Amino acid sequence: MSRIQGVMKALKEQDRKALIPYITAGDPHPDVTVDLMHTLVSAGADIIELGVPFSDPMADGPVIQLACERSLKHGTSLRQVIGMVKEFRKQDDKTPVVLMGYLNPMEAMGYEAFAEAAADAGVDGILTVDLPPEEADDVAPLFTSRNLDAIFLLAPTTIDQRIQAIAEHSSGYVYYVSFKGVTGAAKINVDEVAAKVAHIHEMTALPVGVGFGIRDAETAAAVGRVSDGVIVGSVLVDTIARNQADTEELKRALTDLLHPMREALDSLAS
Ligand SMILES: O=P(O)(O)OC[C@@H](O)[C@@H](O)c1c[nH]c2ccccc12
Repeated sequence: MSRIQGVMKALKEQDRKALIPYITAGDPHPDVTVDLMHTLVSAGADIIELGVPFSDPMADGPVIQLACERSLKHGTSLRQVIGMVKEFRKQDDKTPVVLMGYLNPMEAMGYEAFAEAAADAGVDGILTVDLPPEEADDVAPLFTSRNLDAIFLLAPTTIDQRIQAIAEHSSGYVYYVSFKGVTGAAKINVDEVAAKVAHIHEMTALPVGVGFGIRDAETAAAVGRVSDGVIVGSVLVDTIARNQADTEELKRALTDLLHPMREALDSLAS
């Protein structure tokens, strides 16, 4: 069983929901990412989604676009990001790390070399934003054969046939994007999400995590109630942007955001 599968199973047995924060690797500076990852765990993260900075992040809104720019300004490379996970693993061998990224850097490194290096560093899952399911046939097995879970996005517009195909290539969990748009927007409709996640649950036994538009503990709990976990990105990344100068202050600010979400999610458990 993979680390992600282990965490998801344990949460389910406890009737708890996964809290999955996202940060962009190398933001605000490559030297602080590992420290921030540990901070997220202390504040209640079950899984970390670590973004690989990319120059043209089409699925991202301005907040994460700027995070990519801040990171790339320091020359953060995919190999360096993998190195950060290796560093993180020296002190934490429990918390799963999902690398989230666009195909271009992975393709440039070579999918096989990338999969090999990621697995070796202690990465647990790969979320490729722009990998069409048609191509997943070739790429996903490179990940899964190394015990890396392949995580794919499902959107409100994804038709059943495609949900089926994507679920078949997925492991660990599937990521339901709560609305059509880019990261960081605030237009989540919990009733719609509930209906869609219920439908996805009928089609696959995989846990369903929901992301896009979750900015506070109340929304996290509302979405957690109807899913298996929540992914929270832009509100954290925005906090990074506003506290770049002082790492200790930044860690406090991230904790102040994430910890109430943890508590709100745990208050759902009977
Ligand atoms: O930023 P939001 O609205 O909180 O959504 C999570 C999201 O940031 C994270 O999962 C993510 C960052 N970049 C992405 C690109 C595509 C899908 C998901 C993502």
